[in-house]
Amino acid sequence: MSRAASALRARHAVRRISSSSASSPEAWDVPFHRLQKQRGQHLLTNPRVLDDIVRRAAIRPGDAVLEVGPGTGNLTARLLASPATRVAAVEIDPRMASAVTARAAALGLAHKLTVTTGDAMEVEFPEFDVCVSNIPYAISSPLAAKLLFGGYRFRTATLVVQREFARRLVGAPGHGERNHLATNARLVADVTLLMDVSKAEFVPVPGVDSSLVEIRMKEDRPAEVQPGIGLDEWLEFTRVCFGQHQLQRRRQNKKRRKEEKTLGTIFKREEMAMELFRLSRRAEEREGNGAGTSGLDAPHHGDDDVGDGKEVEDGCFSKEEVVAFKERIAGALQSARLNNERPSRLSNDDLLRLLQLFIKRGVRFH
Ligand SMILES: C[S@@+](CC[C@H](N)C(=O)[O-])C[C@H]1O[C@@H](n2cnc3c(N)ncnc32)[C@H](O)[C@@H]1O
Repeated sequence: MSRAASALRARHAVRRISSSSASSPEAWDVPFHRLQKQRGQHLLTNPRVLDDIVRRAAIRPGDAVLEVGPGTGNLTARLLASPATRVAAVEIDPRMASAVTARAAALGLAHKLTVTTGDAMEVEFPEFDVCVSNIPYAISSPLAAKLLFGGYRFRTATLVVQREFARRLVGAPGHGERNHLATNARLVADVTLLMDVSKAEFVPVPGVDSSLVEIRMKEDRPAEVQPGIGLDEWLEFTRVCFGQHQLQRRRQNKKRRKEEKTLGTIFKREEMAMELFRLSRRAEEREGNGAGTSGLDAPHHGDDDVGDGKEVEDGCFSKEEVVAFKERIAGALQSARLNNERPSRLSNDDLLRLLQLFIKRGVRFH
């Protein structure tokens, strides 16, 4: 469809929605605002698809629902009409936040809705039982990671995502074991593809097709991913390897996207070494190991400088301790021969092997 035809269709669709009755769930009795593509503002307008999403979310009486990116409230209106007790929505665009608030009021359901205006990646979510959202695709990976590994206790997340992302998340054949988000997701949840949603169901029509996925959290998480490697340690380690890269991807314009950093570069950063030093010392204290296990000495109350002259934070690590710790990090990378490798090009086995070498040298992530 040409750009002009798509814009025309969007205008017609908006007029159609705006003129429907305020009391029906399809109503959109709020002023129309220009939709912003950079914020992923592609509204789902097919009532049959919207109803299907809410039906598949299997909301129970008393549930608290989280919706990320309510937009003008096409999905929110149905969530409010469901057996849920309350709906908490997080919306980055204040115009949309006002629109969905006005719509809930027009439906007489404002008492069930709380809208937080802010970035879903920065806002702390309230407690919820189910998350039901047509998410902005630009934050698919970090949002999925936040839901899966952010410490929230919920039953399911039923999400409309880009089809390609859905396939990767469920670990469809062809994406291999290098799909770490899917591999890690499987440790804490069961992820199912529920249905495909054509791009024709959105206004304005996006460039990609979508799918509905269900993330069902496991009640029992395994304590270890393999003997000697705790689940939390592994998740923190992979967050360090991939987190930075994902943030970069989110912030950068597609054309100017920087290349992913090598493991050597990621672990050479001063702040990274200091953070790992603190974590390692804490792990040692927690596990009651003496200096013998990791070789980390007791805190030193000195005023030495580290490396390039920066003061040692908290004044409790000596220059020698930090230098020795950095050598451990470098040693693990060297033994694994992974210094020049980029995390996303490595298999899970390679990353597990590296983590084992780190742990053996007393470099801890949790
Ligand atoms: C794909 S639209 C979905 C709108 C609506 N739920 C629907 O289905 O018609 C995504 C919505 O997420 C909002 N959004 C984009 N980035 C966001 C972020 N980082 N945090 C919260 N909301 C965001 C957009 O403003 C937009 O309203």
